[in-house]
Amino acid sequence: MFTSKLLTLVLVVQPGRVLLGMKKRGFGAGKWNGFGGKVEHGETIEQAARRELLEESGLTVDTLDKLGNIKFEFIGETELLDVHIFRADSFHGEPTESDEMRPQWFDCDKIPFSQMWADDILWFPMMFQKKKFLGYFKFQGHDLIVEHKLEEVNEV
Ligand SMILES: Cc1cc(-c2ccco2)c2oc(N)nc2c1
Repeated sequence: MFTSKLLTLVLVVQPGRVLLGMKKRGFGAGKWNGFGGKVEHGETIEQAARRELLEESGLTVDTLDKLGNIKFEFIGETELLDVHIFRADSFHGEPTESDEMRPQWFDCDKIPFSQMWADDILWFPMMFQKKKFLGYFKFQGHDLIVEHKLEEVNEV
């Protein structure tokens, strides 16, 4: 019997580069990632994505494109993480370090996948091509994928 936790993840993409944040504490600390977090009671997934992006990076966006949904299972744990992934191609503000994240731009051909979640190298190419996708990843610990599925879809 699994429960699931809704999470958001936003990738801000500009021609030739993507904004990532170094997670400074908590879940995923020490990894570069997009910006996101929990969906609170009373907010939509998109509202949560916008809130977490602002809190973690100082940025607001006009348009969020919903590109993916990945469910993560950790061996030995009964809570699935249900991550809703968005892309933004324009933004307002200046990337600003927060308590949670230290933002940095990366060239799309120099993404630090060795310092990111192991699933990223598999779905980032789809995100960059604006392909919609659904995925499932089973982790042993926080670094080893023991099983996964990833498919392009028409609707997320
Ligand atoms: C297990 C897991 C969780 C997340 C996450 C936490 C908050 C938002 O997403 C990931 O993000 C990425 N890129 N891989 C991830 C794996």
